[in-house]
Amino acid sequence: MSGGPAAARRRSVEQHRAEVLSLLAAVEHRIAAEGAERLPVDDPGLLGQVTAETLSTDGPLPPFDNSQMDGYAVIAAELAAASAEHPVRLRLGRATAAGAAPLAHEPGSASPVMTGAPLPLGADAVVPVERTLPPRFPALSRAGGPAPDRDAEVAFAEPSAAGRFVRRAGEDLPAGSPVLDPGTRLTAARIGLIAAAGIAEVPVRRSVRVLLCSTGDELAERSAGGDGGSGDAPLRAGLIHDANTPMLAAALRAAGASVGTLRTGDTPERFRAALAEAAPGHDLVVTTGGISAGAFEVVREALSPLGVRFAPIAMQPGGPQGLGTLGALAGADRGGAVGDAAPGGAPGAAAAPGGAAAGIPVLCFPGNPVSALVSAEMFLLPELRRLAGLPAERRRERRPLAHAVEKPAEKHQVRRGRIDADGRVSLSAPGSHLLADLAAAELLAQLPPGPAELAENTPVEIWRIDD
Ligand SMILES: Nc1nc2c(c(=O)[nH]1)N[C@H]1C(S)=C(S)[C@@H](COP(=O)(O)OP(=O)(O)OC[C@H]3O[C@@H](n4cnc5c(N)ncnc54)[C@H](O)[C@@H]3O)O[C@H]1N2
Ligand code: MOO
Repeated sequence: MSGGPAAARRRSVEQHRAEVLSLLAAVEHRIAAEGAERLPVDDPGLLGQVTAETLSTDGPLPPFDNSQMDGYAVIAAELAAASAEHPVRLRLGRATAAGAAPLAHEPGSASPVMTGAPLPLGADAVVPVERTLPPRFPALSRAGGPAPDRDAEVAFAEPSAAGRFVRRAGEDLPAGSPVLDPGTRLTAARIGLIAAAGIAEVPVRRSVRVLLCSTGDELAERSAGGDGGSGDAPLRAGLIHDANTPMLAAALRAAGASVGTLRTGDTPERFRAALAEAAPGHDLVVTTGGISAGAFEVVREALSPLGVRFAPIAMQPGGPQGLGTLGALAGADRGGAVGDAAPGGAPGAAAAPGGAAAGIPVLCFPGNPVSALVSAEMFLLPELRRLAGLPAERRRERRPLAHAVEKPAEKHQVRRGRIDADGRVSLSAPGSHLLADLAAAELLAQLPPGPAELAENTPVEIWRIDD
């Protein structure tokens, strides 16, 4: 299936997305079937993890009625007639500090109560100390006994209302209600809520493990002094630096995945051998490069005999695409088709039926960097973000074009661009090697199949990629 003449028969973006999603459903099932890992609530690795189960607590939050202010617990009705001219005087009661058990409130008294301390039983409001006379506490007994000055009084120059400055039990979270739903990404505040609810261990699901493979004999070694060189060393003619591995690894990690990487050249046997060794333990393999119509297409040559399907879709960039599972790869391993594959370190690879890589889904993206990242944005990253409890979709808007645009009528074109001062969208050139334009882009404009010319001011859907 090379590019072929039958552009009209190419699958649409929607068809390809549906196929990718059904492939990735297996990943979700596999992770769910593994069950939750339980991490202590103070584990430093908890931030950013996703809950695997409903978290619930029996008790309410706050667990008891308590004071919102340092002040006096009172019966609000006793202050009904209070005014500046005729303050109401109440005798000084016993004090409750935070951490103390609730005391009984005596009618006709004002019980000192500190922020977070249980509301004395029988009181129904708290008056902040600075709104009383005198506006500060006298000497008090911390142990809840009578104040040293047993004749002391507190004056109130304004009425209060039942419930004023009282934090009711269950006001934050009623008893028995779920604390967090499954699939919730843990932020600092959510970790705080879990801790406040008294949950000591948090069931989390593990991240999707992606093996990212970049292929191509033209990719220079990154280590200094390697083949072609990098850093200060000049790049040998014909070689380029590998942009896709760091770029896609960053994109996958930002979408919540954990990423292993593999770089190989253009020899199909070596690629398969390296893959057979590296793939076990991953949920998904993503490749870039080696899939279009050339004479030396390593990924296509290595994987299409094993059942991975390569068929271009009606999209630009990102036309060439492949997808399937690695089940057949393990079969080939056992048949010895992988050359020197025999990965000593892959536990169970020989014993398990189908091999340790069996059933791992694989997505093959084109090698051009813009094509590779656009493919990920269109087909993979939203689903990874969903699995990671992140908002799946990019922020979408409709904005008018700042200029006329030409595009292939039969293709869904994804153009990179920026928003002008007047709010209209300016697009950069369509070339899928133009990485600097992609790096400067604020948006991906989605131009579906349709007219080959879009006039200035035509409204187009954009996905914001600048956050
Ligand atoms: N005769 C045809 N030629 C091409 C077609 C076609 O339909 N007929 N499709 C073109 C399109 S569209 C694309 S996209 C590319 C896809 O090619 P491959 O996926 O096979 O990728 P490669 O040929 O290996 O590489 C393409 C391009 O990208 C560079 N590259 C590859 N890997 C990296 C990397 N890790 N970092 C940076 N750059 C990378 C590579 O050097 C090439 O320049 O095929 C068109 N050809
Ligand atoms: O489809 Mo290719 O991905 O245009 O550059």
